[in-house]
Amino acid sequence: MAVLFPGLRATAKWLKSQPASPLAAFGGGIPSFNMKPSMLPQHAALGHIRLVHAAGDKSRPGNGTGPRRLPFATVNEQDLDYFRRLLPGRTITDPDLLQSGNEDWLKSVKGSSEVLLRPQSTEEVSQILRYCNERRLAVNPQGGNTGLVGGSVPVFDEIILSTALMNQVMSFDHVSGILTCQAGCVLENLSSYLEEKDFIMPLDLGAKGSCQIGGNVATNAGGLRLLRYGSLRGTVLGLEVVLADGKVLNCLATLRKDNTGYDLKQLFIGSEGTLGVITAVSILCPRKPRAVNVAFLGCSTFQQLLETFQCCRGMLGEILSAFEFLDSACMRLLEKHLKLVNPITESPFYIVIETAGSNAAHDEEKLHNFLETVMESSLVTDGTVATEDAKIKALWAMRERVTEALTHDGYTYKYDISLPVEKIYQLVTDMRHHLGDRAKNVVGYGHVGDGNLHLNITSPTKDPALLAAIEPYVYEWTAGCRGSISAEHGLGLKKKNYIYFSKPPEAVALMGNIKSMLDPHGILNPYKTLPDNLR
Ligand SMILES: O=C(O)CC[C@@H](O)C(=O)O
Ligand SMILES: [Zn+2]
Repeated sequence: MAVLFPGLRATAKWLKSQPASPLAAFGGGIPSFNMKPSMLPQHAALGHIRLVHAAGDKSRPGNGTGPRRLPFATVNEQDLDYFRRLLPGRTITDPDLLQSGNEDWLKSVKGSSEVLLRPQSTEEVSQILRYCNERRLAVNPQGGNTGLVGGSVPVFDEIILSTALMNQVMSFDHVSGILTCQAGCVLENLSSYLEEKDFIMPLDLGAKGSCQIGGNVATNAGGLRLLRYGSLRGTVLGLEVVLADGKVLNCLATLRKDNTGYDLKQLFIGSEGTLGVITAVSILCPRKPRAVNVAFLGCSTFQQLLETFQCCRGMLGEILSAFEFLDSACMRLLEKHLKLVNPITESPFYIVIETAGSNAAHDEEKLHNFLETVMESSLVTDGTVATEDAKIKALWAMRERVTEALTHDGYTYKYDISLPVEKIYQLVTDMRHHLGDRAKNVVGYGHVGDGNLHLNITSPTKDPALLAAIEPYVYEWTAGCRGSISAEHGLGLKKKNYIYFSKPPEAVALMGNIKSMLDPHGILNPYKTLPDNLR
C-alpha cells in the first residue's frame, strides 16, 4: 500500500495504479586540487600503465601493456591426474564449460585457464593449494565472478578454484543472530534462509543473485545497507582461510568481542584472494525489520540533495537504512535500455531513501514528517513512497539496475570513488567538461550515505584515446581531495597500479611484505591488487 502525504498525493496514486510486477511497472571546479602528477609518490607514474598490450605479444592479456606472465609451471597430465583423483567429476577441462570462468561479468577481461576445480570442502581446498604451491602452479580463487575490476578471472592460465559447490550453511544461532556458512553460499540464498528465521544479511548488493559470501568478504563489498549496518570489517566475526601452502587457518570465531592478539581475519577481508582462500565465514546478522518504507524523490540540484541528506539523518535517525542517488543521465539509460518507467516527474537528481524499523506507525509518522519538511522547504520537488514489497522492489530497481543499463550503452569505464560527501558530484561535472563530446555518456550514482560515487563513462566501443583522457585525470582529481580510488570494488587487475594515488609507498611496501610472508611463491591470484613493481 503506497503511503500518501501532502504534495506527493498524485504520484502515490500513479504508483498504486501500476501493475504489480516490478519489472513490468517500472521497468564546479576541482576542489582545491593542488597535487600535480609530478608531486605524487614515487611510484604513482606506474598508475599510467594501461591494460592494452603490444601487438603480437602473446604473453600479455588484452591489446597492450598488461602484465607479463610470471614463470609459474603449466598444468600437465600428471597434475590433471592428481586433480581428477582428488575431485572426481569436479575437475573441469571442457573449454565450453571453462569459458564463463575465464571471462568477467562485464566481458572486459579474459583469461585462458584450461582447468577449473570445484572443491566441496575445506580439506579439498587445502590439498589443492598444497599441491599447487609445491608445483608452483598459479591459482585464481573464484566466487560468483561478479567483480568489477577484473579480480575474479585468470589473467593467463591460472587454475580457477571455484567455491560454487561450497554452499552449505553450517550453523545459525537464533539468540545472537550469528550465521556460519561455507564461502560459496550465494548472498540471496543466505538472505532467503535468514528471512524465514526473521533475520537478514547485513549486506545487500545488486549482484545478490550470483555473488557469493566468500567473494563478498574477499572484496570487502559495501553495497546498499552499509550506512545502517556498517562494513564487513565489523559484521564478519570469524573466517576460515586456507593459506597458500595448504595450511588451514581456523579463525571461525562467533564472538562479538575478542581481543586476543592481532585480528588476523582483517588481513583477508578485502585482500581479493591474494593472501589466502576464504572457505567459511561467520557473520553477525540483524533482525528482520518489521516495517520497511522506500521513498523515491527528485531534487533540482546536488546541493539540495545534500541538504535533504542532512535533514534525513536528523529526522529519520535510527530508522534510516539507505540513502542512495542517481542522476538524470542514469534515469535516461534505465528508460532507454531497460524500459523502466520513471515513477516521478523528471529531475536532475533522484534519491532512494529506505527506512527499516520495528514499528510501522512510528516509522511512517517519522517519514511523513520528514517528507513534509523537505517538500515544504522545496529541497525535494516530487516523490513517491512504497511500503508494499513489490513496489519497494520496483523503486529499488531504479537504483540497483543502473549498472545493468550501462552494460547496454556500450563499453563502460568504471570508477568507484570515495570522497568527502559534499564533493562527490563535482567529479562528475568536471569529468563531463573535461571529456566534452568524446564520451557517449558520463553518469554519476552511488551511496551518498557512505560518500561513495560510482562514476561511469560509456563509449560505443573500447576507446584507448578516451581512456587516456579519463586516466590519470580521475585519479589525480581524487588524490587532490584525499579520496580513495576504490571505495568498495577493490583494485583487482584493472586498478592495482593506481594504488599509490590513495596509499603512501610505505604502506604499499608493507602490503608487499605481508604478501611475501603468506604466499612466498606468489601463486594466489597473481597480477591482482598489488602494483607491478612489487612482484
Ligand atoms: O557498476 C558500478 O559502477 C557500481 C556497482 C555497485 O557497486 C552499485 O552500487 O550499484
Ligand atoms: Zn556500489
